[in-house]
Amino acid sequence: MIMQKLQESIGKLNNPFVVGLDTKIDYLPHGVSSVVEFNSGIIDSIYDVVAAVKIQIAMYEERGVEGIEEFYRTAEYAKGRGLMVIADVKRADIGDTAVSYSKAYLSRDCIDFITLNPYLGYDSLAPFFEDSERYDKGVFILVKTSNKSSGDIQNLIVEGRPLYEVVADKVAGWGAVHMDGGYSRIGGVAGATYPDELKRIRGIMRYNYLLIPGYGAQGGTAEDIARALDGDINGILINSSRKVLLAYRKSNKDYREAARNKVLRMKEELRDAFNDRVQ
Ligand SMILES: O=c1ccn([C@@H]2O[C@H](COP(=O)(O)O)[C@@H](O)[C@H]2O)c(=O)[nH]1
Repeated sequence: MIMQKLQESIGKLNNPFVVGLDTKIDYLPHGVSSVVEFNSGIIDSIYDVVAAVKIQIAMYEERGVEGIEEFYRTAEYAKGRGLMVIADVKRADIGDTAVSYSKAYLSRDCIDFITLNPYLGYDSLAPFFEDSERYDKGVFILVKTSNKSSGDIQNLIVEGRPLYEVVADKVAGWGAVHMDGGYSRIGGVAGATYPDELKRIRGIMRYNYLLIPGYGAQGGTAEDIARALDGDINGILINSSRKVLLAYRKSNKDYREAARNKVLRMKEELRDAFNDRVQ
């Protein structure tokens, strides 16, 4: 079952980091001729130290049919290497359309998790919840995003509380009927760039995995995350994309070696930050 598998993989590797394969053409180093070649090289260099990769579909959609093919070839390659795959697609729509979106991603063997946008409410998400059971998959719903303007909407006060807390409550409630072992198939997204909000969200969403982007390139740190979570490293995935993919530009190493070194360094940073917080 998917959530048990995720927990076991993270536990075995002792590493909640997820590498984001948000590959743009101008990221390719000299001598690498395609996105799939680049991604395969990154995957080969990190498949034994992380449990999952997150593939951001925007970087593939931007290049049309060829890009979409590369998205799926990347996902299949990662699965072949034993990694779990998160497709960062941020979908949801009116119910009937959501049925198609859901099938498009959750029925595919090469995708384990997708991201969803809660703005349209329960009926826009229900088809994904049903399919998560049908296909043994999971979803992460945006709760508090890492970007600068996320507070424009997500921090508005609704019935005395910031909206992201209301969303966290809803996601926790929806997730309660989709448990797989100790965790729900329905998780949340909460940015590392807002540690106070992350702390409150963790307090509300105890049985939901939190996918935490914003580490590294957007300024979130291991200390921020450890502080927000009171030193409890369970039930989280931390994404880093550009810092890993472009690590080679800050070293004189091959891009694969530089990416692996970066991931191992991030893991150390996290271990230090969390150990400092453990009483
Ligand atoms: O709140 C959110 C939700 C999603 N993302 C995505 O995560 C990665 C972050 O990339 P970095 O290069 O590590 O900054 C990217 O795919 C975003 O679309 C996010 O950043 N914040």
